[in-house]
Amino acid sequence: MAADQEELRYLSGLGNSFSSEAVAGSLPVGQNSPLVCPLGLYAEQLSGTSFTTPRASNLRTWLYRIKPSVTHEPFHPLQDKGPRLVGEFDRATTVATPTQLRWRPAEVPLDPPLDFIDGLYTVCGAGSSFLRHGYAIHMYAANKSMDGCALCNADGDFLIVPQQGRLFITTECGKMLVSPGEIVVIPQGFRFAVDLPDGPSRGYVSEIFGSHFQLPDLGPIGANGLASPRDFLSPTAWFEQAHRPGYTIVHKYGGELFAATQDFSPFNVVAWHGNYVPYKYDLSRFCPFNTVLFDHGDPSVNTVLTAPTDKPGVALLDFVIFPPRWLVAENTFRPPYYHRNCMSEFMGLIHGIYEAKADGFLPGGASLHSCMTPHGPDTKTYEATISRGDAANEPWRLSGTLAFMFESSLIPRVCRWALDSPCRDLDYYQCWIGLKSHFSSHDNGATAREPAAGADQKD
Ligand SMILES: O=C(O)Cc1cc(O)ccc1O
Ligand SMILES: [Fe+2]
Repeated sequence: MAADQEELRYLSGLGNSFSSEAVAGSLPVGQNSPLVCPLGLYAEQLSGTSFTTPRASNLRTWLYRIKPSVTHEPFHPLQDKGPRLVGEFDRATTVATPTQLRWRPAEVPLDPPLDFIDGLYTVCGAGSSFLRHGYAIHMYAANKSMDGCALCNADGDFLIVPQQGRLFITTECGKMLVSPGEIVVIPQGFRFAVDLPDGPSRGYVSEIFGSHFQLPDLGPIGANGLASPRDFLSPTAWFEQAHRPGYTIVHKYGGELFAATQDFSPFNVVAWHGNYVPYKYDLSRFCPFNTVLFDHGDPSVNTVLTAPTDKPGVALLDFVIFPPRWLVAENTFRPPYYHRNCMSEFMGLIHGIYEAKADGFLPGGASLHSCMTPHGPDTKTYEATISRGDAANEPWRLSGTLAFMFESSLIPRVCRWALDSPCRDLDYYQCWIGLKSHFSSHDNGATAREPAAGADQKD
């Protein structure tokens, strides 16, 4: 059966303590480390937080497997995979630039064969995986399934946003099929393999060092809204017992790749239990909240997941989406406002047109507006918006679009290849140069907020 035709079962909920058995009776009852585990399995704990992290945020899973992960030949550096990936962002590896950056989408090459590991490139990031504080933003363009190898990212959690092509991901906890419009989180340390059922595929990845994603607090919104915990899906236990001579574990460690061989599949976990698990989420399940009278709200209201720092309200990385929704504000400039932000904003587009950019920001492309770098709607969007007249007050459904932002409090440094890339839009600044002065010292009163024509005036 083709990988993507398999019937997959998922466990629903984010932050739950799950348990899953591929064979009935394979999970020890009442303890984690029996002298001999059921069915002769080995017990192995995967810790995603320090042992002593407070209970509310402590993450770990117990894996019951045919052979333990340690059963492999020594690691050796994978030189031929080159310095495409960065785990420490400093002057030696990357460049500082406040310039507004934008990239056109890269075509996925059909040749040479590139799997998810070969096709993964760091675009920018900050901090250090070694110091457990920072993040990296990568993009991938791959044309073949991983074969006889698995990736283990020792550096951080991957949040993967497929833009073209589904990802069929086998993990130590089981299998997941992830389509464009969905996201998947593979936490630090999990071994996983990516198959491409649709062939050429591309997308975006944010990686966080030293923190994990969680749902944002809802504050005055209340107990419901935005992303709901039950819409996050984790895999169920699945294993293979095959003898696999020369199977390679590619280990990303400090941004560098190492390889070790073993003679069996790492997907040999017959049962597991715990709260440290991979999960996926369908972005169409997001329940947006928005302005219902006037003004453009801040994009934080569209946060799907946040990775916190120690400072309350200051994210290491927020994953924010701009989904289809109704725009109903009165006397309001509805696209994003012009702004400068102490946070840095990397954006991608999954499909459609982004509300702030009439041209030039394309599905599979990207933009980066770093700390305090001015940005906002392009000239065409501004002029079209202010010339809508009375129609500007009509309810308007923003449809067929899905953009997202990785927003961080740490200032990114950019990889040299990304600055020199043929996909870089060197004329990006031009999209604002045409913004002209509409200033007139004789105010015509147009700034007063008035109820929309036909609206109930009793209030
Ligand atoms: O810059 C952007 O396009 C992202 C963004 C969107 C929005 O609605 C408000 C602020 C913001 O930074
Ligand atoms: Fe912005």
